[in-house]
Amino acid sequence: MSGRPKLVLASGSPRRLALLDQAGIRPERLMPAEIDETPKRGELPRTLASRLASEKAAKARDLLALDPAFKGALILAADTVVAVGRRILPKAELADEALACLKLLSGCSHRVYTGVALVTASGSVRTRLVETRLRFKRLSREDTEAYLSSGEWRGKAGGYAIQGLAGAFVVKLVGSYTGVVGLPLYETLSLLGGEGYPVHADWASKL
Ligand SMILES: Cc1cn([C@H]2C[C@H](O)[C@@H](COP(=O)(O)OP(=O)(O)OP(=O)(O)O)O2)c(=O)[nH]c1=O
Repeated sequence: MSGRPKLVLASGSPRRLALLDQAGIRPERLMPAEIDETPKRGELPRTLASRLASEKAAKARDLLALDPAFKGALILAADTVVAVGRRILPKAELADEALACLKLLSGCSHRVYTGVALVTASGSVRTRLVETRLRFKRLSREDTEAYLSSGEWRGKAGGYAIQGLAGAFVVKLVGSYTGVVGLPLYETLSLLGGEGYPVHADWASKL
């Protein structure tokens, strides 16, 4: 039996799974954790991202508590929040919401916060918070209309996905690209490595 702890990804986001795969890490189980993501009154964007990541991880821990096969497993969760100043942008589900986000982002700077939470083998939760500053070009009417018709904004924090067409809107990025997509790899691997997960184990098989 190998000493590698089992890894559970508490996420339904295909982007987070793909980012982990990019780093050569394959969780044994996916366990999306549905939680109420409504910000508290006056809650800062960075606080929200950390809190929601922790709540997702803790929810998955509670759901897995009765499964002996996952006793002592590491459970990873994340949450991404896009903000202009203190204003938290929604996860766009409707075209109107995406349009309102794009108007706020056009020609301006904004921040993307991704909280990462890891339930350790002892059941405690460790977190990291990654902040990235970005600036978008001024968006023309054609940019906005074409982007809205692409549908790529659906379900994305701030109404855009940097890994797709909206990558062409980014004039400047300071921070973590993978954090903007949804899972900052440097910080995630450092959390996992700190808990004894062998973060380089499968790299040879990526060649
Ligand atoms: C800003 C930005 C966000 N996003 C995505 C990442 C997240 O999936 C989503 C933010 O919503 P989240 O609530 O962080 O995640 P989720 O509900 O999609 O998945 P889960 O809670 O199950 O892990 O926005 C991108 O894919 N690209 C981007 O450039």
